[in-house]
Amino acid sequence: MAVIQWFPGHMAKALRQVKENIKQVDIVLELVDARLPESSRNPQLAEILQNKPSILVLTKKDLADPQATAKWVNYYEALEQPAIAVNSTAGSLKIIEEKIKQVLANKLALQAQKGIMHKRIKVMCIGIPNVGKSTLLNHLVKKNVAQVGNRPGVTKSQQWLKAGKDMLLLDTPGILWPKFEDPMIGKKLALTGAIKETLYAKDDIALYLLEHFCQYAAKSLKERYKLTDNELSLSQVDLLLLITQKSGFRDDYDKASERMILECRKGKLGRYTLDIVPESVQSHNG
Ligand SMILES: Nc1nc2c(ncn2[C@@H]2O[C@H](COP(=O)(O)OP(=O)(O)OP(=O)(O)O)[C@@H](O)[C@H]2O)c(=O)[nH]1
Repeated sequence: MAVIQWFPGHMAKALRQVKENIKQVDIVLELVDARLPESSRNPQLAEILQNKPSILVLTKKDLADPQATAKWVNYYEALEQPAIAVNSTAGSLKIIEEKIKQVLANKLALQAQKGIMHKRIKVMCIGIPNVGKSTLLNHLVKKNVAQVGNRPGVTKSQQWLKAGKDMLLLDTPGILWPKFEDPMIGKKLALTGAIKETLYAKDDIALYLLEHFCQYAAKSLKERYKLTDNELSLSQVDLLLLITQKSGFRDDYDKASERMILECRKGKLGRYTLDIVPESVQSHNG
């Protein structure tokens, strides 16, 4: 099966910019996709962040399995990594402002003691392409300033934005890393929309989708594509061909794959989480 691989030059440049700006900011919002919190976390960033205060923001929580999201937030908090889950397209994001102030409480108290009262908190927002950086920033700024698009790579350069009277926000282009140690990571990122579609074979990703849903959410698959229990037990390749026919695409399984991937991204197959919280920590947290 194909392994997804690339490292466009603009991502190397964006990573350099993050390294340069990190000293200027008080805190980093590291955005990950709630459906795959670990697989959408760029391992290069951990090295760059080091001791900088940061909050892991699990975006698109409305598309993820709510129980799994609660477990992931507990998991990170247990590791002393502040974490919060949001839906940036609806509701208030005040919880993010509150979380920022909570994480920086000591620093802000110290500034107040020194009589520094109205210094804006500088916040840098980082994450992989299409994770929802611009949507979240627009919401925090309450104006449509950062460009939003439902395809990876819409944000091309960095910009500072004022959010209320307390914060300055820095948007950055989405950054992926040069090599996925585990090929499953590439598939998860492709399925959820972080990778340009010219870089992967749609049928590969549709087969991964079928594998995941047959194992963890067979009911949703059954309902969406009107499958019988017997059909569900077919091999994934046969199942893909069957869904292709049932969807009226005859033998064009590429078209059927594309549609299944899009439906899955939009939540038509229900809410799902592709990354599983490590068992030991789940039991540790109850
Ligand atoms: N359902 C849902 N969709 C979201 C959420 N946040 C962002 N989106 C959608 O995800 C897509 C990508 O959002 P952007 O804000 O453009 O993502 P980005 O990280 O700035 O993307 P790049 O510019 O590629 O780095 C858009 O279609 C958004 O509407 C969320 O919390 N829930």
